[in-house]
Amino acid sequence: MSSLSISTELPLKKETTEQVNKTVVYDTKNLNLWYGNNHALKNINLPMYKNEVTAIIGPSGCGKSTYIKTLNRMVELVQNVRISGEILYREKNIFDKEFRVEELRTRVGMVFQKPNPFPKTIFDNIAYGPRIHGIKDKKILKEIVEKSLRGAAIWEEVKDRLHENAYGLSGGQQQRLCIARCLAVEPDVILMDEPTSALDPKSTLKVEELIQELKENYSIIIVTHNMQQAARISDKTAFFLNGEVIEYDDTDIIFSTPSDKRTEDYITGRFG
Ligand SMILES: Nc1ncnc2c1ncn2[C@@H]1O[C@H](COP(=O)(O)OP(=O)(O)OP(=O)(O)O)[C@@H](O)[C@H]1O
Repeated sequence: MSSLSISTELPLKKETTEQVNKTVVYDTKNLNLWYGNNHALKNINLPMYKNEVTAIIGPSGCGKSTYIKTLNRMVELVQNVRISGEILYREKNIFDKEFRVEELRTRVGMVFQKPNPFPKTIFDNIAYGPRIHGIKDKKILKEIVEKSLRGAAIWEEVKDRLHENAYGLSGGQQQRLCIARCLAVEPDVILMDEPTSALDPKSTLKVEELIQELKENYSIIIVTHNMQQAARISDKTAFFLNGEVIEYDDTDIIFSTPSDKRTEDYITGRFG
């Protein structure tokens, strides 16, 4: 699988406290999005950095899912969507005519709220993406399956049942399987839309630990309703309200000394 060889050092528009010369993976500039007449995203400007976890928080309906689905252009599957502004992924505007959406789909993986394994064996769930990319060699596929399952911290639990249906796994195991399925195509970025909201506390903890490990090799953007989770696992946090980014900063600043009263009210549970 190819990896991009583009220079990724961008000058930063907005520097958070310690953010100097970090690699920008995604840079969103003046992004607006409408569903029909509903102005769902308003002038969003946000950088996202390599090997960091960026959390998107905010009350229901503020545009978190819309934003994350815009990053991989999935939102365009919805009818009557109109977008203005730019999202640069590795310095290329993903809305440019010449930009290849397939590149995004291979470089940017997504994990959804509800685990969504295919109705196939555990092995075939993981081998699915590599096979689509033309990998046929059984030995290589086996290696990818093991590496991906290990990467998602689920290998020990499933290594003796690789040829059983993935639906037989628990919810928490299915979610880690879905993360492994992402890893199998060697993504650059992993988008996660409320990945633990359907999981019990023990599975949630496992997925959170996994996210911490994965950021060594990937850049992760996570939408979460759970503020403790954002505080525990993210490096940067963006607080959305009514389609706007109210505040974006290092996570410890957002949760200790936010500069906007609305952020403070939200994180202290006054609304949302
Ligand atoms: N497919 C759609 N068609 C039309 N409007 C939509 C669609 N999806 C979302 N919206 C609207 O866009 C706005 C933002 O919704 P979005 O789902 O992005 O919010 P959210 O912050 O992710 O909410 P939640 O936390 O409840 O999932 C809302 O007003 C919502 O009604």
